[in-house]
Amino acid sequence: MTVTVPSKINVHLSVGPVRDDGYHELTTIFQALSLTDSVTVSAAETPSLHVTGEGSKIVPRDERNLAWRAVDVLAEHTGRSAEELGSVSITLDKGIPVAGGMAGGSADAAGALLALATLWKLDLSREELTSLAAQLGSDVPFALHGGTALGTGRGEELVPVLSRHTFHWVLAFAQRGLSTPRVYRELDRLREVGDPPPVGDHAPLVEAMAWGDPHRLAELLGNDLQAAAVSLRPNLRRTLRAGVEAGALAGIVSGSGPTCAFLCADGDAAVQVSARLSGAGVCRTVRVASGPVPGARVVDPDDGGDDSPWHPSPPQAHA
Ligand SMILES: C[C@@](CO)(OP(=O)(O)O)[C@H](O)COP(=O)(O)OP(=O)(O)OC[C@H]1O[C@@H](n2ccc(N)nc2=O)[C@H](O)[C@@H]1O
Ligand SMILES: Nc1ncnc2c1ncn2[C@@H]1O[C@H](COP(=O)(O)OP(=O)(O)O)[C@@H](O)[C@H]1O
Repeated sequence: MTVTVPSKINVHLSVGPVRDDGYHELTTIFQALSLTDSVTVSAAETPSLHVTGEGSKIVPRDERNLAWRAVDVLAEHTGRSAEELGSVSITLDKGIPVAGGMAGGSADAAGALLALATLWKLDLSREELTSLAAQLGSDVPFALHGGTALGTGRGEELVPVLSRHTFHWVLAFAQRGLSTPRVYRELDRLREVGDPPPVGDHAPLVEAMAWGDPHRLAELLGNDLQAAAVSLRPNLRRTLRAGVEAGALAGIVSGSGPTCAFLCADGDAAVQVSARLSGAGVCRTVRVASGPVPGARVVDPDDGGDDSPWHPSPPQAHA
């Protein structure tokens, strides 16, 4: 049973004050991108977790792994032990950079939830899966959902956003990842000592999405965590500049970083920007991706299509 799951970028990320539970109140527009992880689960004699692909060496193989934790969360929800449901072997094939601000761990958690629910033939509603996803992390519901969505609360409350058009992105992966809690703490610190200008209202960006005009969208990209990520990794400034010099319409730090995402005019421009950026020596590696794409989906080995019992909403869903 294999599920593919998209990465995400936050085309708009407005971070509010810290709440009593330690999370920050967010208003964010997520977009799911064609850079994916795949999660394969199968019945096994003993439980195991294997990781291959991008950054696999540094991914935890134990209960710290979000895909592993998905097994326990799902078992607890059904009221049966993981042993009763049957031991599973999980394989993660990673395309999403680890600790890169593109929600790779969240993607694996969402993929594992859907794959296990399918393997164990659990008849779960979309609402049930989404609520289990939120227990695993703030970004996990969006990895199930996909498309383009407005996220509020700590990012887990989602409303689909109209986005009929495909946008083309170039992604610059950094040498080392950044810790999400550390970046949020750095933003709190910057706000105590100064006044980093906050991103504006998300309404104009939602409109630009609906129009499908990348030039308009480029002017409106904004991320409150960018100042914090750049403060912790000043060389991101060079990367952001290099992407625009390479021909991108605009660049932004993805989520808590350090991946930088560059919006391009079209698919051909993205290929050109990626080639130029690769030669600029400002990042570890460069990838081209497009969005929006659907959320977690079961891969049918016969036709590569979707035979999932749970169908996420299509990317062009309406607000
Ligand atoms: C910043 C964002 C933007 O989409 O993504 P990434 O850059 O990590 O991919 C998210 O807010 C990351 O979501 P996720 O990685 O699921 O975070 P969680 O596991 O729920 O929380 C990890 C830690 O991040 C901080 N956190 C997370 C979400 C939030 N709204 N406020 C926070 O302050 C808290 O310190 C929390 O303990
Ligand atoms: N399946 C997983 N894949 C990647 N990282 C994971 C996974 N499960 C847990 N982690 C941990 O989560 C941290 C954040 O990783 P990730 O979700 O890739 O990045 P981000 O939160 O920046 O989007 C990593 O440092 C890693 O230790």
